[in-house]
Amino acid sequence: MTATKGLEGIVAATSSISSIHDGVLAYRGINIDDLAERASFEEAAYLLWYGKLPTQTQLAFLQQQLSDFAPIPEPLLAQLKLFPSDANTMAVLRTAVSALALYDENANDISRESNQIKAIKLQAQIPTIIAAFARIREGKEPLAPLQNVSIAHNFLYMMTGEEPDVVAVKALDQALVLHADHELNASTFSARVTIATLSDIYSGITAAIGTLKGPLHGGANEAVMKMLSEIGSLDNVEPYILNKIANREKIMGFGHRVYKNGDPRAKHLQKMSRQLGLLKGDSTLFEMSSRIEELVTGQKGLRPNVDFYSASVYTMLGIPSDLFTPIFAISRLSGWSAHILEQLDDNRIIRPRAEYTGLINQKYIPIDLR
Ligand SMILES: CC(=O)SCCNC(=O)CCNC(=O)[C@H](O)C(C)(C)COP(=O)(O)OP(=O)(O)OC[C@H]1O[C@@H](n2cnc3c(N)ncnc32)[C@H](O)[C@@H]1OP(=O)(O)O
Ligand SMILES: O=C([O-])CC(=O)C(=O)O
Repeated sequence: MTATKGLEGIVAATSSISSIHDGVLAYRGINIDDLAERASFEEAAYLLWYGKLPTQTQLAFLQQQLSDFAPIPEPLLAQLKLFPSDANTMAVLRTAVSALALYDENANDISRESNQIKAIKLQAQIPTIIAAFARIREGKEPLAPLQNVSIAHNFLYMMTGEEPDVVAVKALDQALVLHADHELNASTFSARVTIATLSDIYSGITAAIGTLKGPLHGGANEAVMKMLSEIGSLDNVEPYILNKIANREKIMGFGHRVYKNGDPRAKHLQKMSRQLGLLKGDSTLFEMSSRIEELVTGQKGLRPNVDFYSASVYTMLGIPSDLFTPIFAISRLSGWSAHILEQLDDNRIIRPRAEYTGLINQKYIPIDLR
């Protein structure tokens, strides 16, 4: 038995949700470029869950369900107020999603019907949790979700208390479409491993949130913003990046296990970053990001991934950097839950083997002789 480090190249599941072939990403067979330009996040989520695009009536029904489910239980809201105001936002989300199970009398029902409803509930409640904590930590009262607006609109409203402008809603909505699913990435794998033991959807999503948090995965978007802040100015990009390259340090937002010729989602976020800079009349973050890309691609051959330009996009939308990864979770909840449903449709426990590299034939030494 020989292990493959990081399971590179190992095909560990069959799936009909999203595919990556020759650098092309598709949800249920529809190219991400098409979806990014034309679909709303709610349509993309429907597509991932049900396998086809919704009709007007189906979309309106989903929108109504999302509105109905968006408020979170009062005891959970009370708990959010008890959390330290400087708590890590992904830890808050992980804890809050786990706690949601306590207020759902059907939490342990893993039938398809029950999980499908819970997926929609979680899709509606996660933005409310994040926005509520973002306000509570600033000493503000959380806001009740609006009825019949998109998730992107509602999230921006619940975070700021103001009606968001249409450009901001469109940009966030498109970012949510782009992040919704990505084949067997680490957090989705986590969700599938957890549900495959016949645990429950809350456990699967909690595990996935914990996995997304890491800076080698979803946490990279926040790390990119930290890097941009450290660099501080366009003039400082070159010395900063060249120094990182010389020291063989990781540059966050670059590289990918599956894409070696570029992440197809990055160009959409790059375009959005350019457009938002022009609209705001301040393209500093976009220009710094472009210069970083030029250097890292030129010197290391590494291309930006989905997390790179999302950092400047979210910052230009006025979103604090520690909400970037929670926003990724809002979007990826749709993919995680679709994978949980798919895993349970044809389940087998996921239990690979390890290549043992430790000592063998050791004798037990009694404690007084050690
Ligand atoms: C949504 C997402 O999860 S997208 C990914 C977000 N994560 C990041 O942006 C963090 C930075 N990137 C990375 O750490 C990696 O590229 C990962 C985690 C995304 C992929 O990891 P792997 O598939 O194991 O990397 P891979 O085997 O392709 O790396 C090849 C070489 O490139 C180097 N490399 C890869 N990414 C980077 C980077 N961002 N900066 C510097 N060097 C890098 C590796 O160190 C390795 O060098 P070595 O052969 O000298 O050891
Ligand atoms: O697929 C991966 O390894 C990481 C990624 O890009 C994602 O989860 O969107």
